[in-house]
Amino acid sequence: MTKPSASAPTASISEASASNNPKPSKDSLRTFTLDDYVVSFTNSLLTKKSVAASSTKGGFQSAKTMVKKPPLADTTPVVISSSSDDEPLELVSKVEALRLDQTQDRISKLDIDKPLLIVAGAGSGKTTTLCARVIEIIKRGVAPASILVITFTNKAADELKERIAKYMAMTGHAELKQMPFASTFHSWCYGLIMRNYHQVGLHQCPMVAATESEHAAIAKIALETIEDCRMLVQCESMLDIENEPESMVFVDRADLRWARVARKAKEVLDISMDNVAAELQPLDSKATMKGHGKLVKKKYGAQAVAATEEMSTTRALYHHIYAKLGKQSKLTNLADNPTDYRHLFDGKDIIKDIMSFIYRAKSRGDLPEHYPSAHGSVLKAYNATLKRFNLLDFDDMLKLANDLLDVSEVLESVQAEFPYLLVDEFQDLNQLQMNLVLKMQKGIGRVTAVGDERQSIYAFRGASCEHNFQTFLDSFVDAQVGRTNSGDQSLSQGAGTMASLTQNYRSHQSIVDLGNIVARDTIGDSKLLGRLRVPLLALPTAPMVPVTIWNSEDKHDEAKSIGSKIKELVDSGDCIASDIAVISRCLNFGSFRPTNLIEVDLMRSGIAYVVRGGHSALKSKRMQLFMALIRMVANTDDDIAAETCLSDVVKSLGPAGLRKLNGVGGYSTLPGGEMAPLSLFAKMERAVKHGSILPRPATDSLAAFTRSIRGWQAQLSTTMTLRQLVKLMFDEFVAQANEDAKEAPIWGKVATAQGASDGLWELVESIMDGFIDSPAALPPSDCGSFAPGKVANPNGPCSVLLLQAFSGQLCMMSTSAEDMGKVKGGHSKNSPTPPPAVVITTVHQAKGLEWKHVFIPNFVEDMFPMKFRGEAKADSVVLSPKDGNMPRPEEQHYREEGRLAYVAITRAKLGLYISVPAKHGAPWMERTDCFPSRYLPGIMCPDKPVKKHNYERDYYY
Ligand SMILES: Nc1ncnc2c1ncn2[C@@H]1O[C@H](COP(=O)(O)OP(=O)(O)OP(=O)(O)O)[C@@H](O)[C@H]1O
Repeated sequence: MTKPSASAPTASISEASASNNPKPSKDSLRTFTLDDYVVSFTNSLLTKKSVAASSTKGGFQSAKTMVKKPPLADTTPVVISSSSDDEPLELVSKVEALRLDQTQDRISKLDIDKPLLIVAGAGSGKTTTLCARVIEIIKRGVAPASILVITFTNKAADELKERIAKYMAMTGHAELKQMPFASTFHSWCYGLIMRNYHQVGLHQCPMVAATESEHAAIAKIALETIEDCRMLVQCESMLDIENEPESMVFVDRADLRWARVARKAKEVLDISMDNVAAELQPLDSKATMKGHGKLVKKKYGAQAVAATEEMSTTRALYHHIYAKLGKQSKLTNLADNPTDYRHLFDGKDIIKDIMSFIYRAKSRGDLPEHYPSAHGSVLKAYNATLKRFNLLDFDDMLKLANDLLDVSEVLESVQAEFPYLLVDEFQDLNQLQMNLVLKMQKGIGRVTAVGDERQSIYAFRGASCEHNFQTFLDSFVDAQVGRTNSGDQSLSQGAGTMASLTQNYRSHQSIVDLGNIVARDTIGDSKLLGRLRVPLLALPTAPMVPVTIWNSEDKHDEAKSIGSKIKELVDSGDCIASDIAVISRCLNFGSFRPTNLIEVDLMRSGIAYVVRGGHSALKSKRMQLFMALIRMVANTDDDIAAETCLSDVVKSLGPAGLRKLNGVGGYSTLPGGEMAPLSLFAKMERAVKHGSILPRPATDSLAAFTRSIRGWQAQLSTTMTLRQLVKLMFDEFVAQANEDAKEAPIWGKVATAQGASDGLWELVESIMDGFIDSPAALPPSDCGSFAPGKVANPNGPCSVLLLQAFSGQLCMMSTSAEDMGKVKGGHSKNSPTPPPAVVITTVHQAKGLEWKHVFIPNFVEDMFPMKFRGEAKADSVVLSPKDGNMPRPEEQHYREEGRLAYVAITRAKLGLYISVPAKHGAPWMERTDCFPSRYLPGIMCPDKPVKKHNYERDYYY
């Protein structure tokens, strides 16, 4: 992935070492020399030393004596320079040179028509080499539009495009009109589906169900289609009220719900309420009831009062159910008559459990028949429900694209369109993605894959890096396999060489060494990974700078130490705030936010910071609602979108209205001729037409809503363009919200005028710009078989398919959108541009990035690594036949945590500061002693709790 630090201009050690510039101005681009770093960093260390010397109990060596004057780099940077002598000066000064050492240069130039696997550690220039290879392919006369580069996130795709554009400009290709197509797997697959869905018997292009809440809604509907599950689902939703914090629920409401739960439980379990009540001590409900009885009557009417009368027994029953069931396995026991299905429900939340099973199974391309009957039928029902609403989830998208590639006509057109394929982050591919690569390149073998098994951190999504590397080597028998370090010994696979970059250009020796040590234990006994792995080397020119380990008393001390060190670094002028990152294992640990106190400290010191990795505005409720509206316009049979609109838009309907609406009967004919129950939208229209099914306000709300949808639909295939139509919808969405602020709430609270317009259109529009500029994301001009180049005109009249395609892109962007955060603190209120800010983020979000100084808080057992919590479930994990001899889940967990530690450590260029508090930060563990993380080998005794005294030590590995 691309790395430019999220910071202002800085240079990596290597860049600096390659420069002979005298000390330049601080603001200019890439102007620090290594000497600058050494001197300024040494100064900062010396400052620290004087502060820390009194409290340091050893190990803190004089940085000055340790810093060696760097010899000249022994790598020979090859600069792919402009072929044009009279390159405009402005361009040259803006564009960074593509620095390649001899190894990277040779690898990028290996036979472009043969498969190539590049295996390399962190900071060794994988992304750099990938870009160089793309340029090499273009230089050899291949049209850029014939090259597909697959990355894992939209952000990585954008950065890659930017880097390639710069490099192309540098090499005199600026006049090229086309760019290689850089995309995520999902975006590319959706484009393929849009153009070819009819090839696999679909009558209309499926749309994307992107959010977890939509998946959960689908799962719920799916489960209710399975007779045996229905009861359990109903019980789960009844019993789920336990999760509502009592203080948040009005007591009368709670009582009503209890009454309902108990009645339902009685119905389901056939437990005699009287028997149960007699068994148990009646609770104090009568007294409580008297207190709020009037309120209940006023609010809910006579029926509610009747319900509350049951309370003395129902409350007892409620408690009895919980006492009997226990919190963990309530539903297992609840099903008195056990069936297969109860095994699905041994967790706290049925739908969550079901979804984690479904995600896991689908990410591996497993079919229902791979599983025991209950699991298999749940998977089948889930897929059938998606199909019923013409929806795809993310794994379906990969699966359907795989199916399409089995159609020879489709495969031929894909291979003709993109004969060259490059895949970044190869270690993170799941089985379906791997299959896509194999199919796309079948019989061609012009594929370049770049990966690092040490950075494989998505096993939980079904990635298996060993399997990926092995499959690549097995499938592309003439893969270029070789090792270019230490005398070019070849791994002698096939005809060529597999490239392994071993030179780390990012970090200094101690960081690289610590990374190597941590990575050592993450391979397990994999022979292949052992063979592929070569320890990373720091540049010999890198300064000898220690890794700093803090031993603080508790979270308060930790925050103070980190805050004051950051302040010291910024004040020293050695770096600006955006050169610094705090990388936490997670940003939310239950209700505990591990970086909270650090934020407070930074705020107090007036240092700006930004938290990245939360939910982006694209994932907000407002956006989800707007996306659901677009989907409704494209397909009114999409009940999942309709439900989102109903719950959020048509507020005045209420639960009773919703029940009535659902009760509207009838059938409709699907495009394929099949009969299906009326869609929710059709029911809404019927209710409006009938007029008396629902109360007046609800009918009016629905009328306004259905009118809007039909009105927007009427604009399809007129003269209106996609941009105009989406803008029209957005404006009316906002206007309606404005209206609702005064009138009856039709659009609901989420779409308040201020909220709906708060920068959301800019986001939508920027996605629209990207979509319109990507021919590979556009649908065909007609629905016939796709021929490259014959895409719909995104600026012409907007068709349903174009709207669907855009909606798909919007879903994908919103799902992988990462919150870039808002800069806080730093006294920036009056400044038009936010000041440089310290980045606070998670390891997953930090992947692919680099900073001059990195702080890792909470580096203790149970926080980093996270505790393995699967013991209870380990035995009940459903294995598919593909699991074979997988290591135990616990072993896999700690290996993945080790790789996460490796990623965090290797983001640092110069300063790495690891904090090891003596007491846990989470409120429920505050009294618990911490044990040092197992990823601090040789530094702290792993068996002894961290000592309480507050000191720091510097380590040279
Ligand atoms: N030959 C080189 N000379 C100087 N600097 C280089 C060279 N190759 C790469 N770099 C620099 O090293 C840093 C890491 O490069 P890059 O991002 O390509 O590595 P990577 O292997 O993709 O990293 P990671 O996997 O850790 O994200 C960048 O700052 C890049 O500019």
